[in-house]
Amino acid sequence: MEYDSTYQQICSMRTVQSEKKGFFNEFYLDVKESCGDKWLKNCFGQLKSNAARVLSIFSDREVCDPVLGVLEHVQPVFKQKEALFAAQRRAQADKYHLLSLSAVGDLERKDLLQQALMHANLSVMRAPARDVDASIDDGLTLALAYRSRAGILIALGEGEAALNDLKLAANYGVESKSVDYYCKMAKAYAAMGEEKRADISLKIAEKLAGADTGHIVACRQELSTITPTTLDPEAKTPQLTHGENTELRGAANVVKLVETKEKGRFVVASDCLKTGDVLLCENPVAACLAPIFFGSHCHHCFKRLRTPVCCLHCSGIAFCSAQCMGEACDSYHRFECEFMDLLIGSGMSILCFIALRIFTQATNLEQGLATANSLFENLCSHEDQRQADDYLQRSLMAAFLLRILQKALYFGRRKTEGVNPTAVELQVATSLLGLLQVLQFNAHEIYETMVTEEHRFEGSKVVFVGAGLYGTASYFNHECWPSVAAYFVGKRLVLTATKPHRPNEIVAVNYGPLFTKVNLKERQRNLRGRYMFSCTCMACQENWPLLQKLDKQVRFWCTSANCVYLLKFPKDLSKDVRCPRCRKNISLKESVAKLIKVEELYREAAQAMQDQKTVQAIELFKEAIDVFFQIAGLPHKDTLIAQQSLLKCLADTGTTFKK
Ligand SMILES: C[S@@+](CC[C@H](N)C(=O)[O-])C[C@H]1O[C@@H](n2cnc3c(N)ncnc32)[C@H](O)[C@@H]1O
Repeated sequence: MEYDSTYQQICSMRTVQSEKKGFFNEFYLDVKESCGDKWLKNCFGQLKSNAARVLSIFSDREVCDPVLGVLEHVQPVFKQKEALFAAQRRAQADKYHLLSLSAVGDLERKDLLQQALMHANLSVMRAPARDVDASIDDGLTLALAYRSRAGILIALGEGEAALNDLKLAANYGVESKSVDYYCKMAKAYAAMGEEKRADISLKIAEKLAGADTGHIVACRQELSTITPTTLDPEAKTPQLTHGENTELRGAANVVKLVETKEKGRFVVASDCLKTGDVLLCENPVAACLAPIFFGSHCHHCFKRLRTPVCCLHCSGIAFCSAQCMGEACDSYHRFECEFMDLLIGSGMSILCFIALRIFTQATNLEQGLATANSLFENLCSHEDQRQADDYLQRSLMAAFLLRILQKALYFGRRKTEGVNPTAVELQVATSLLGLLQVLQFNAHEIYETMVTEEHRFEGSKVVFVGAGLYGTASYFNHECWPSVAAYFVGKRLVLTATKPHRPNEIVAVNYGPLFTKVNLKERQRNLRGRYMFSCTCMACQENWPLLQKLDKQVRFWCTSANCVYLLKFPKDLSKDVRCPRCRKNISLKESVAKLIKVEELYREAAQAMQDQKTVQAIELFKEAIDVFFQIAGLPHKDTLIAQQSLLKCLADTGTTFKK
């Protein structure tokens, strides 16, 4: 396999930054120009450790001036709150809400309420914390925004979301011992189907109202018209087959880790596996949402947002609940908050966000260092194959991320405002550099499935919303046709077998290029460039054709005991065929009969998908694929399609979103 170093360099660069967007690229090119090729190759390129590289860019006279000069200017850049804007949006929201009361027909009412909700969401996002701007709404803009939105949500029948907003409104200063508040509570509970609680809330409202019963009568009338709405059930993670592995966290007890010189460490079956066995359910060590989804997904759990809850300080990100907000803001977000737009504006890749997150989410500096160093020691980083250029770019990114941490007071109040790192800061930059290497080869893209209102499968689309680093999943090697389906429940990665495995057979994921879509040459170039290895999987060894070029041919296993050989479909089924390996005459009649049954099951499974019966389709695919692999081997067009369909069905049990 020829080695294309330029392509490898381009691939590698993209894992750090965008070439087109952001200021980081210019910073890197400026530093590179000022240090010159000679220094880069003969000095920096000769350094043998990350610590030496980091030290070099902060202290070698060839580079340190432009580095320090730029980093000195790092300042907070983030989306600020704006009370006036928030109050105006709330007024708009209230206007649409009011209009909805006199709407003609349900459609118009819903439309007006949706518009009201949109304005209320903006109001929530931009409202400052209590008393930050006392000149507007007496400093209660945020509380009023939540209260307004609660009213709209009640009208939309979204009781739980309304109740959450009411609680937030009270937390942020709205008078909660009022008739209006308890009437709203009663309606929210009623929409949730919680009659008893609705009743109690109404009674409290009655007590507070005293003789003034007008509000209560109206509320009672409204309550009688509310029909509880049921929410779609949330996706659940499946059970691991035979429980959790004691040595590989998050993996099932039916796999193990092995190592060879050519392929490094990789996961194999430790037992016989069946199609559909759940082999891994793992939470990420760290995961980050891609910036383009900051407005549509929860920053913490990646759930799609309907009623965002905001950070009290910035307007750049949103959460699905007060709980997610609390967890994030007590942890990583307190350091990232004021630098979000700067990070985005730098053009750095999502992998750099993850590297930073490993530190910002740690309970303390020592824990951050310990996690980062253990990841660098335990995961593949291809340290020996990197070029000086690549190291320079990553070292500069590490320095930039360190500067963010300095400015975000990650190290507490520093003695000086200067960039020059202290000893412990140098250790952090060194570990960041290690993470930037490890993440390149080990991070997973996180996706959700977008389904249409009409059908769960037709027109469904995979949407990549972020990326994460998974400790155990990082040990799975690639094959150009994977033996597992990878899907997500929130940020949790699930790997399920899409074929049966024999003991010691590799359990392979796919890093991007599938043989069904990308030809051998392109795949090899891609894998060499992006992951620095040459693939020797069966699809590559036998140069399997692309799916569209694959005919209906099938190869059957020789049926004699202990013979492992794939035979072509017999020309004449009534006659025995001679196996070239074991030299025995065998009959393939039974195999052909089983294949006919398999094809029938594939058709039934496809019909179940058509009928949107996901669980039934999964069971049928599992049964059929298991039988297929007993009698025959890949590539077989219908089985490849069945495996792909099984992946779609499994992903449908994970995180989905209705457009
Ligand atoms: C996510 S890691 C997988 C675990 C890795 N083998 C290890 O020892 O840490 C990705 C790296 O594994 C190696 N790798 C993955 N699949 C491979 C394969 N089919 N053959 C050889 N090496 C492979 C490549 O070096 C790749 O960059």
